[in-house]
Amino acid sequence: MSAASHSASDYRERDAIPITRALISVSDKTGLLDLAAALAEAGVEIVSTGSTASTIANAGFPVTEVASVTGFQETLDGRVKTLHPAIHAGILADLRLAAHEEQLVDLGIRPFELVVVNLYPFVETISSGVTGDAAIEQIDIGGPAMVRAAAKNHANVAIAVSPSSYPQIVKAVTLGGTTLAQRQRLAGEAFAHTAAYDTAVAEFFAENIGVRAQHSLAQSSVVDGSPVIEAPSRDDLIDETSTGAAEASELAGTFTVTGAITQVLRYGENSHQQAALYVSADGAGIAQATQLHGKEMSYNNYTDADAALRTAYDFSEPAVAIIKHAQPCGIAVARGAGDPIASAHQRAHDCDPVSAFGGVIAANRVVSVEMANTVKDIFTEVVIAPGFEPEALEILSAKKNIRLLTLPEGYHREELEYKQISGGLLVQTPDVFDEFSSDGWQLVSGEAADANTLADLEFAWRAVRAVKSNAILLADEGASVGVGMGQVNRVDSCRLAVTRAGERAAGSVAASDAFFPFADGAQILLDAGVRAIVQPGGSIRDQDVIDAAAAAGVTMYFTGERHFYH
Ligand SMILES: NC(=O)c1ncn([C@@H]2O[C@H](COP(=O)(O)O)[C@@H](O)[C@H]2O)c1NC=O
Repeated sequence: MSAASHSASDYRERDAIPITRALISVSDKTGLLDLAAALAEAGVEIVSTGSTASTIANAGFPVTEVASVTGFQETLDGRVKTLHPAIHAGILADLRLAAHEEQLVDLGIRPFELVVVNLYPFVETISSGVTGDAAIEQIDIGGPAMVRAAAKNHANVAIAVSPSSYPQIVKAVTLGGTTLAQRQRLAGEAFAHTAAYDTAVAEFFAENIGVRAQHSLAQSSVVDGSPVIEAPSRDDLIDETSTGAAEASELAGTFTVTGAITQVLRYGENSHQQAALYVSADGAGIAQATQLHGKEMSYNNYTDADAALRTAYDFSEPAVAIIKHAQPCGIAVARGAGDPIASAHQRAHDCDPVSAFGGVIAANRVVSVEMANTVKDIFTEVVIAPGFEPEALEILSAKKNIRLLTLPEGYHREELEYKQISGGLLVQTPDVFDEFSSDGWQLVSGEAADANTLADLEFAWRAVRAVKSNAILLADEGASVGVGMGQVNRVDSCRLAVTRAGERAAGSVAASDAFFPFADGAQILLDAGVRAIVQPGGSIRDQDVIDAAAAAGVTMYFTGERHFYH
């Protein structure tokens, strides 16, 4: 039978609904007995599953076992307990309809006005390292079925999925019932809850069973801490006639983004915009960082700190990135015999001290006392690192406004990145070097680089990926010395990089995130005296660019791979 349609006049109005019968099946027993006490006091019949029923009974409150309602013992290790018409008809009957009311009477089934369910602790289980069948067993089936049924039938039933909702239920019991508005709100929370639950399950499958990207997307509504998103099926949307990359892609299904709200931010990018931080259950990034000191993180602090981390952690040797407005003011790795992270910071700062004022600093090593002593004299918004030496923390904490954060263990880039566009999301794998090596580079002009120059070119090629396109980065001795970013033509980016580098341009190496469409941009670098250039190549005018480099006697490599960053 398909979904029935009734005319509007068939529906009787129901707003306040007194609670006479409640179904309770909870894995987390927090607050259960207070709720049971209030329901028992009000004479509400409580119907309950296995250990929920025994917890209530042991506390001395009357309870009816689900099995005595269904006439069917819980079976298959609890895989089937509430999955029975005597339960689900009691939840789903729409008593605004006389027909449903009559059918329930005929079937001898009593309706529920309240359903209280929380689900098997799937996320907690997998977070503790459990995998395989033990993890699968924690996928709740009967619970979500009841939650969704009650939420669908919110015209007649109140659904509570979290102990934080119990106080309002208790209040409603004493005030004569739940209101429609209240049941609608609870239903929204319930669907958010099951959506987040299924997302966690899908991500588990992606990570452990190799089924990638079962994510869903849609407009997020914030309900009880979880933004929930539903999307049309990919099958409805995908162009089956498309060929090539789409068919080879591991991306499929629906893309779901869920996160629990952990912080309402003071404002968004600007003071008239609302903003909040939502955290993924299994994330290990800036959203999970621990703040040790300073004012609350702002929206812009988060985006800059994320960009800074992405950059610093792109290097295996001690490295520091200083970011402003998501763009690098300086990137450097350690050099010399001194304290490595202090060296990396000093050299990153020296790239552009003017822009580093008010910047966000990420270090991929513990912040040392020596680094702290330098940073303390520079106005800095945020320092984020895997840790701080105790004395370094003390030194920096003397500055009232600086925010100091440590990264969670196991910090890593997301497996998939996404960007919201109107009406949808774009999803991609991140731009990472699986096995970075200059071995495959093609020498197209000048002498093969010596070891020192090659190391600088490799550094520049890695670092330029943190610069928004069109990106030109000049580097020397493992430190950026001039960055040209975000220009709408490559010539201006070259000018900017050279201007910022000043005298340091001469003798530096240059990296370009994409090919030079004409020789003019490259010529600016050559005129400034760069000693080598690395770029993807691939322009129809590559030969003009090669000729310009050759005429200047400058080494140039093609990598064959572009690194746009927008
Ligand atoms: N299979 C079922 O029919 C079923 N019905 C309810 N549950 C879950 O069982 C848990 C409660 O069980 P107990 O009361 O035995 O602790 C709840 O988390 C509930 O979501 C079920 N379990 C899972 O699928």
